Amino acid sequence: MQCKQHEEEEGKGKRVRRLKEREKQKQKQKRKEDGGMWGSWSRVRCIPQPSAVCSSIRTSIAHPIAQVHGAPVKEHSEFVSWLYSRGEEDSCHALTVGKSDHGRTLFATRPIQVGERVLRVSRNLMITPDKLPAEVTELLPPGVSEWARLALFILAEQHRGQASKWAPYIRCLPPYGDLHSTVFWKKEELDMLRFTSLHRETIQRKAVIGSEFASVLPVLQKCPHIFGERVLHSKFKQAYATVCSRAWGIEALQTLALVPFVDFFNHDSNCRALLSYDEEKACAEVTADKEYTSGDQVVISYGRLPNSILALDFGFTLSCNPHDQVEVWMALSHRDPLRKMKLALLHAHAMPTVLHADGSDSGGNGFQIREVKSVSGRGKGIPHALRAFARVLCASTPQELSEMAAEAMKHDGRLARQPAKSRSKEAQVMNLLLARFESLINQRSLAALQISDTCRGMKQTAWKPSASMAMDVIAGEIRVLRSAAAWLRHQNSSNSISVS
Ligand SMILES: C[S@@+](CC[C@H](N)C(=O)[O-])C[C@H]1O[C@@H](n2cnc3c(N)ncnc32)[C@H](O)[C@@H]1O
Repeated sequence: MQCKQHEEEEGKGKRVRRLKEREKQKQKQKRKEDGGMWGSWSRVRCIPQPSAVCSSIRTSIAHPIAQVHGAPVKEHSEFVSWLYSRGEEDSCHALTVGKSDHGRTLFATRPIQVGERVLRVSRNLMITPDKLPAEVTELLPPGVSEWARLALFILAEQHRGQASKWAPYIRCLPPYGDLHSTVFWKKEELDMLRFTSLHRETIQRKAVIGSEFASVLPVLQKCPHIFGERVLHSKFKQAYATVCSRAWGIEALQTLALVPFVDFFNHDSNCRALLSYDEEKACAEVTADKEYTSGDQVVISYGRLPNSILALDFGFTLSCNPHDQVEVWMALSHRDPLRKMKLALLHAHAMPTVLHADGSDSGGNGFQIREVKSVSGRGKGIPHALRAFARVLCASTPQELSEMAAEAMKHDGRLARQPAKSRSKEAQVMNLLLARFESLINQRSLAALQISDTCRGMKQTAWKPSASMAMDVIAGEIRVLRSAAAWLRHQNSSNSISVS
């Protein structure tokens, strides 16, 4: 059955989800969780279905610019002059743009207190899809996403060059080759991730970019005066990936936006800095979550994002990311004589299964698990839905299934809220999950070994970005799976269930 599960895991890219509505709600909830600290803002993942110009331009700024970390003062002062010219005198008095190991970043020019507002950017300066030239918007077919519209905005302003009202911002966007999102990886690089959900999501994202390009191509061709003579797919993809790595979802305005200056903040997974949108003042604000001394790098959090999302959306990973997660695929066997009944039971209790592209039911689904922080059983363990699915998989008689349905009706309608009454059945469920986790750990350990082998003799700092990112993703998944396996073993030993 595991072999079947593996085959099905590999083919999932071709499938579509059942119960789309429920998925949408789950994504909404997840966004809330991922970006919960952002107040009325949230960092929106690219999930495909997924001015006031001052009369005088000030050339000097109101505070001295500290020369921290070899910060490129010229670039900073140009940028701040531009902000002034756009009426943003009040935007920033404590930060300067500098260079770090991770590209441009912001440094404190003076001590900053907890709760202090460090940045304010007005609605006028934000780039939203409605700022695309009307001529372009009118030509676009329905269904072109906000991501694509912002990508078109970038392309149009790049073509305008110095004449663009956004030129200093557009110049700071990453040049070709500087983005390491997995969508730019070669096939052999992506193969390093073949067992992971990131592999599938990358292929899906590339397909989405391809089809969005096909939708906007006639418009690009009709408007050479706006975009230039020939916009290639590679150029559109670069703009699209740039949007994925920088755009924010503004719930209050129900739109996606690029926010100049906020773009310079690098991400720290331990940071809880607040970015909020003040509807009354119509501006976005960043508030410091801790004290900084002069010269410190000031960071924010892009959300509680696992390495798989960081790699796909932003093109980087963290070596020990506390928000890592792994998708565990579980599926009913085609040889299971109770398959039909089990599917009916799952669907009747809001447990969707994934459909193949041809409409047939895979009988399975992926379950996201996060690192279990406390193996001793306190706090969250593995997701309830995964345990419930395993219970259904292990049922061996129609009567057992009817009992599960009856028990669900007695509680909140969800399956298997309580452990199985029979100890041997509960042990069977736990053993199935443990075996699944262990096989995934082995698979990933082998993949990690292959990566280290390819980079043998090199210091890890000299590895290609794709190799070190793939290693971070896989190591994170192994860590999560090991924590879940340890938690299961602990649960079982405290319930005196024998586990193999
Ligand atoms: C919103 S931009 C931040 C500013 C960016 N460093 C720049 O040079 O413009 C996001 C990009 O910064 C880089 N980045 C941000 N935080 C990082 C981190 N903790 N580690 C590595 N790269 C990071 C990634 O390249 C990411 O795509």
